[in-house]
Amino acid sequence: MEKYMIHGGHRLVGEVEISGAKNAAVAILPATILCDEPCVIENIPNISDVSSIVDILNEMGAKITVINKHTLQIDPTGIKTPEVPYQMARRMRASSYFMGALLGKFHESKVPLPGGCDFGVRPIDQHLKCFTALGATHEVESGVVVLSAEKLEGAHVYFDVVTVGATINAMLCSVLAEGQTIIENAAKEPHIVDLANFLNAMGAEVRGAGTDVIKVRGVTKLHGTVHNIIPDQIEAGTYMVAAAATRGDVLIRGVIPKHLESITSKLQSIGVTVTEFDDAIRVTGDKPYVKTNVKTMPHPGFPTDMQPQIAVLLCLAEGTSLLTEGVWDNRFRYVNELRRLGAEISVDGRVAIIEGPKKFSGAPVKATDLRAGAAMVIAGLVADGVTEIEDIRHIERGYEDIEEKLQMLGADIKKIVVPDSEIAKAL
Ligand SMILES: CC(=O)N[C@H]1[C@@H](OP(=O)(O)OP(=O)(O)OC[C@H]2O[C@@H](n3ccc(=O)[nH]c3=O)[C@H](O)[C@@H]2O)O[C@H](CO)[C@@H](O)[C@@H]1O
Ligand SMILES: C=C(OP(=O)(O)O)C(=O)O
Repeated sequence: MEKYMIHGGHRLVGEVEISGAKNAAVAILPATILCDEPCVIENIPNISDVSSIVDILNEMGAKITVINKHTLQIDPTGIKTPEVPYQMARRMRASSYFMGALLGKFHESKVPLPGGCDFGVRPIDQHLKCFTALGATHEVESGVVVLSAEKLEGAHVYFDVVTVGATINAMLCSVLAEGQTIIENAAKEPHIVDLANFLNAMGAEVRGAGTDVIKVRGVTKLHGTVHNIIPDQIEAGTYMVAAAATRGDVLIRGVIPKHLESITSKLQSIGVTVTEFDDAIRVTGDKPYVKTNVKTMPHPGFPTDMQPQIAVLLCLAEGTSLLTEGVWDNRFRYVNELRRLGAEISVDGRVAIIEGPKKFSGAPVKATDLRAGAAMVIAGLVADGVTEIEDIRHIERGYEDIEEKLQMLGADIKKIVVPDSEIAKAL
């Protein structure tokens, strides 16, 4: 088993370069299936969710050529079976994007119900609503979603909730459909816009991405292109909070400051100094921090994927802060772990009541999911003494080279391998 061991108490100082966005990459890579030619995708983050998507493409018959650490050429023309194996799909939630891409291209797909972080129920009824509107039938057989359509015809789809996943699947299954699809109450996240830009670069006609109405006029085929993935809004936000929490001074480079506005604004309310540049953002923790209420919401609201990280910062702020989760039923499972480090947080349904300021002291903790794991890392950087974080596979789903990037900023973090024999002795 691998763990992170952190000796806390060092300010983060220096510069960090942000990788490509996980949540864009995991949609854009399956989207290459829709194309009749190879595509080159640049700025792909080197994380395990991407490896899982690439493994699935490879298994289905796509030819993947590694151009460099962050660039792949994907030739989907060899894909023969529109089926995703169970063991591969269960590793992550983004495997559901194969439903839209395979259905759009082959008019059929067999994709197991997705895995991913556990925040309570992660339904796909809105995805199915959209596939059905375009003419597909669906059945769930032994945990596998089987979709098929004689043909796909554009339709008017109104989502009952704002959903990133179903908005992406709606775009994927409609770009090659006959006629126009109108997606209403669409999600507006930066990765939705990035996917639309990629589809359009292949010759699709997607208009309105980034607003709540997306119109897709179906085309008959898509051609190869080169696409550069946007920077990761959440990775950037995580380093912003880490810099603030350690009272550091960090220049976060290679970002789109506009994508970070909701995070910047909350950090400023807390008392953090944030300075924006064209493609960088500087975070300095030089003032007292004060209680601030935060509610997560679909974009352009404060992202749910920053909720555990901001919780750590609110523990360091003077006063009582309310942190409300507006997207998921159960995204506070990490709170018990944070309490082990000294946090005083009570949870009532979707609201966490955070008392501060608290001093953290190091302890063994677990990464209960991806962003919860990032929060444990930030808390460990602040804590006195040693924090050991287990289950770091969750963190590695979404953060490229996190130890190296933090070490460059002056953190004392290293990955340690605990032999299985020692784990057995401890049990
Ligand atoms: C709008 C939003 O903030 N989306 C986040 C969501 O995306 P992700 O795509 O995983 O989830 P959705 O955006 O689809 O889900 C948002 C909400 O819609 C509900 N829902 C979704 C699909 C469906 O068919 N039926 C349904 O009821 C979900 O239960 C949830 O309450 O989680 C990801 C992981 O944390 C984040 O990266 C996304 O930013
Ligand atoms: C939880 C996340 O990802 P996923 O939806 O892939 O589980 C995330 O990006 O924070």
